[in-house]
This record gives sequence, C-alpha cells and structure tokens, in this order.
Amino acid sequence: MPQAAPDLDVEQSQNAGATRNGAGIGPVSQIREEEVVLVLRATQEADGGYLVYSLVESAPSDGGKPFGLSVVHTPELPKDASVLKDLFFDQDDIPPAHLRRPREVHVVVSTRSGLRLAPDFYEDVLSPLLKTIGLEPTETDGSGYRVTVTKSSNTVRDFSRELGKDDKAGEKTVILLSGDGGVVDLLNGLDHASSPSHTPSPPTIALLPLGTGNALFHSLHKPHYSAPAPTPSPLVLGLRTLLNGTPSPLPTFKASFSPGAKLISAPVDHPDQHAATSGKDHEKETPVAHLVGAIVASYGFHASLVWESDTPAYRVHGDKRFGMAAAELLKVAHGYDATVEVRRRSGAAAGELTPLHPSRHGGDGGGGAAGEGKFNYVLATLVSNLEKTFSISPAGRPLDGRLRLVHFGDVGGDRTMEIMMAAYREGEHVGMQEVGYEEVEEVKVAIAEEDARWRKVCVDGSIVEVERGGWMKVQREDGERVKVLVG
Ligand SMILES: Nc1ncnc2c1ncn2[C@@H]1O[C@H](COP(=O)(O)OP(=O)(O)OP(=O)(O)O)[C@@H](O)[C@H]1O
Repeated sequence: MPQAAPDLDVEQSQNAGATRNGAGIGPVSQIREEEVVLVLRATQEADGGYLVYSLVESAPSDGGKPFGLSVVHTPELPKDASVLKDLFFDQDDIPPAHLRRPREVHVVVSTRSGLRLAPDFYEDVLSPLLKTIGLEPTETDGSGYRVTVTKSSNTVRDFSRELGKDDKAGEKTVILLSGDGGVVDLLNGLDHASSPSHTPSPPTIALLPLGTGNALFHSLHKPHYSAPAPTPSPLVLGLRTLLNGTPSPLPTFKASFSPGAKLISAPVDHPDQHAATSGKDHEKETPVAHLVGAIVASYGFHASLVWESDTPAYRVHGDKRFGMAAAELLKVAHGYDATVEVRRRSGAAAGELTPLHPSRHGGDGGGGAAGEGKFNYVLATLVSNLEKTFSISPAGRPLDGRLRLVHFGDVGGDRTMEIMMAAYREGEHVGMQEVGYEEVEEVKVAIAEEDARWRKVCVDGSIVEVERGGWMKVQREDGERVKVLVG
C-alpha cells in the first residue's frame, strides 16, 4: 500500500546542503518548481494539504553529498503552479502502471558510471522516493523491486541475459542508474539471449542519467531543455519521467563486423595509467560478430576519442575527459584510411562516399585528389546529442528512428576542432561545407589501416577493433527490442 506520508528524516532532506526543511509544514516559497519531482495529497497529516518532493542538488565544490530528496508539506498548491499540478498523483494512481504489479520492477545501479554517484543517488534519492510511492526492495518475493549493483563490467549483460531468457521480460521495468553503457549492455544481453526459437519480449527501461555523456537520455529529453528557464536538471527530468513517462519503442541499429573483430575494454583499476597513447596492457578482448546499438556507430576521430579517453586517470574528470583526450588526438591529426559505402533507402543500391574536403579541393566540397581519400569522421547516429550540449545530429528528434550520417574528410586537427566546436553551438557544424550530413538506411566502413590504433570503431561507447582489411556495417532495425520511458 503506498505511503502518503514522507519517510524522510531531516538529515536526508538536508543532503546536498539544502537548507529547506524536511517533512514539516513549509511555506510554498520553499518550493522551487524546477526541482519538484512528485506531489502527493498529505492524507496522514491532520490538516491535509500536499507533500511536495524535490530533488535538491549542489555543486560538488559545496562539500557534502551532491543531492538529496527534500519534502515540503504545504496547505495548498500555488494557483499558477501548472507544473506542480502535472506532477500530482492521486493515491489510487501510485505506483504508476509501469511500476505497479503485476509488473516486476528492477533497479540496476552501475557503480562505475560517470563520477560514480549512482550508489549515492540510489540510497539518498531513488530508494526513499520509491518508498514514498509504496515500493520497497525485496530479495524474496514479487512484492517489491529487486536491486542489482554492478560488481564488474559484465554485471548488466549477465542481468540482461537472464532477463532475455524470461518469457515474461515484457512485463518487467528496469530502472537504469547508469550512462549509455548500461543501455548498450542491456540491449546486447537481450540480443544474446535471443535465438531462432526465442525472441525476448521487450522490457521497459527507465533512464536515470548517472553516466558521463548520457547521450540517449539527453536526446530523449532535448525538448525539455528548450523550455523557459529555470529548466529542471537532467536528474529531475529523469525522476519525473520515471514516475510520469510513457513506454515507447526504442529505435535500434545493428552493427556487424568482419571476421576476427574483437570487443575491447580498458582496465578500470589502474589509476596510474593515463597516457592516451601508452597502450592498454590489461585490456580485455572478446570476439564479436555484431552489436546492437541505440545511439551511435562511428569510425575515425570519434571512435578514437572514446577509446583513448577511457583510462582511469581521464575518467575521474567526468565529461571533461573528452576535451582532454581530444587535444592529444588532434595533435596527431590522423587521416583515417577507409572506404565508406552508404545505402540511402531500403532496396536502393549502395554508393561510395567521397571524403568531403573543401580546403584542399577548391572549396567545392568534392574530394578525390591523389592521397586525399581519407576520412577524419564517419558517424552514424539515431540520436541528436552525444552530450547535453553536443548536438552531433541536430535534425534528430526523440525516437524518430532515423539513422543519420555525419562525415568529413582529412581536414586536419585545427579544422576538426572547429567542426566539433560548431556541434556545441546547436549543431551548426552540419552547415559547414566540408561536413556531410544525410539520412541513411545502412553504412559500411571498410578500413585499410595497418596500425591497430586506427582500426577501432565505436558502438554506443563500446570499442571494437577490426582486423587488417576489416569492416563494420551499420543497419537501421525495424523491430522492437526494448521500450523506454519518455516524458
Ligand atoms: N563494478 C564495476 N566494475 C567494473 N566495471 C563496471 C562496474 N560497474 C560498471 N562498470 C562498467 O563501467 C562502464 C560504465 O559505463 P556507463 O556508460 O554507464 O558510464 P559512462 O561511460 O561514464 O557514461 P556514458 O556512456 O553515458 O558516457 C560500463 O562499461 C560498465 O560495464
């Protein structure tokens, strides 16, 4: 039975250095609309009124915990507070259908995602919030939710393989406290559990953005970021979507690789290792024939950056690690030797792409001069943003299911940097003359590099190294593998 009364003590509500009170009567002025995640009727309070739950966040520099759940008991809601009214749930409506029995709810806490805040977020925010709507963790029966805390890089995949074998996977909701890696692991664990005689029914996932880039989350919530200020934070939006969202099919693609391709992952426990080019002695390799993705498949600068920024020493810098590793990579300014074929519509013939390169070819955007058939950037994506403000594919709309290709030739390190910076300005790079941008059905990159350093491709943050002369083929999919909550 859901509890209307908050179960938060003052300490919890004062995490994040919040000065606002716990469950006492609080003036409406204490409520900041952009922080509110849930409003309930205060049925257990003698004088009625409302309980307003907010996520209070503070900068890490403020000391203490970076977030906490605060609750204010207010006699009435402000008349003009339409947001609060939208976040109001009647007792009969909690938990919402996607979190209510007979659905089985799982919470996955990815301990190494982003700045490693997922465990604290679970303890200090999610768990008390779920308790408020009548959900508690359990290990024994189906009445509560199950918690999986990652212990290794295989935990989410293992969890998802089990999920995929379950005929009732479609009746489960998985709350993921992770970055994009959690999503790709879940998709591929499910894929692994499928066979000619068994296709897992699509579970529903809810994303709480605790990774570094959180590309899928930011792309799904992009329309909210353009609302008039003050806009809710990503974590506030994540909690609102968790409670109020609608499950919708998540578009996916399949990336297939040439024989001999291997999935490689960096060591996570050697903080002394930092040089981007120093090699990764302890990297793990697993043969791979294909991966399922929902975000991005790339070759060139993007894939190299994801790989070379993934060291323990860079990871502690959060999303700044990309900028730091980029600076190193741009000094090298490698031109990637590859041919790229695209099929623009299903059934149409594939055509070869020419690396766009106006500065060395008279400004006409054409290429083809001897020795210049190289690429800096080949990236196919189903989303608009790879980070909150990095709009790699500005035409993308949440869940539009369109695969778009961004590419340019060997334009040199400085110009690559300028193009990337333009992507931070609402995706202005797609208007630059050396940048190609188009919708495709399929793209195949055949890599001619000798050095393994330049034979890495990226699928949703996972890195695959192909053999000499190897390739990656990316195809948009029509089926439905998971549903995702969208707000
Ligand atoms: N306890 C653990 N030990 C080792 N690896 C872990 C553990 N928990 C999670 N991981 C791995 O850490 C990585 C975290 O990836 P995730 O995408 O969630 O975060 P991120 O890379 O910081 O964010 P993003 O992909 O959004 O930029 C995943 O590869 C996951 O498998």
